[in-house]
Amino acid sequence: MADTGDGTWGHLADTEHFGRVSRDYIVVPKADFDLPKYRGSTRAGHCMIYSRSEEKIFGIYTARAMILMQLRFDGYIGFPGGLIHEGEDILSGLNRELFEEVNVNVQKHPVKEEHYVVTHWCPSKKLLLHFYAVEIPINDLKVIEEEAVKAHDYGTETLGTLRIPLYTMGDGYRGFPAFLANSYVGNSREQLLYTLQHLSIMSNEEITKAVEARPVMLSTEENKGGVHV
Ligand SMILES: O=c1[nH]cnc2c1ncn2[C@H]1C[C@H](O)[C@@H](COP(=O)(O)OP(=O)(O)O)O1
Repeated sequence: MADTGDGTWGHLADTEHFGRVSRDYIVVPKADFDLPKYRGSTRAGHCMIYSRSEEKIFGIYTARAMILMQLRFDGYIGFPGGLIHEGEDILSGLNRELFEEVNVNVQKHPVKEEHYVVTHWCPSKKLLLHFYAVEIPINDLKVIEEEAVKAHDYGTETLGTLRIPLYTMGDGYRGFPAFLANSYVGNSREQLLYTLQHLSIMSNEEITKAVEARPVMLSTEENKGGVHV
């Protein structure tokens, strides 16, 4: 990617500004997609691939679910997916992106309309962000993790899949609250929180507590080393 000197990067110049963090996301009901104000907007589709799991991490913390996100080329965390091409329907575009970015076997695990979760509208970017969640068996999720490094976009657009720690550790911050402190592309952090509640993986109270948690400052003595669990 060549630096064009104008604050953008080569062939990404046309869409690079879409990745910037914005706070103005509005939920759009499905019935409104055809309203004139949304016609002609840029569309994107992203997807949460997950498995429910009662697995104990370190024999202590219940996993709840294994949810895949990815580290992107820009250092942000997001879900697999991307911009829908002109003339492409949302599901075709999203399944294409899942294959390109994470090498998902979309014949076996296609995203379908029944997996739809929510759509947000970003007025400043004239961008409609459609979000889906697909539950798959845990062994299939592990296969996706292994196969993702062979994806077409691995090493350029995507730098690896990651699992979300959904538990909170003894200090009330490490685990999920610390994960939420990362930098997220677009409204992917909001999509994650919305979907956790939507799928009853976490309650509203649990999510609020995690969002409001702050790191605990260790005393100098505690800071000297050792493993803190
Ligand atoms: O996970 C996401 N959730 C919401 N919005 C996202 C997410 N990832 C990217 N975005 C935003 C950023 C851009 O505005 C568009 C499309 O971005 P991207 O996925 O990078 O698109 P391409 O793969 O380049 O087609 O959505």
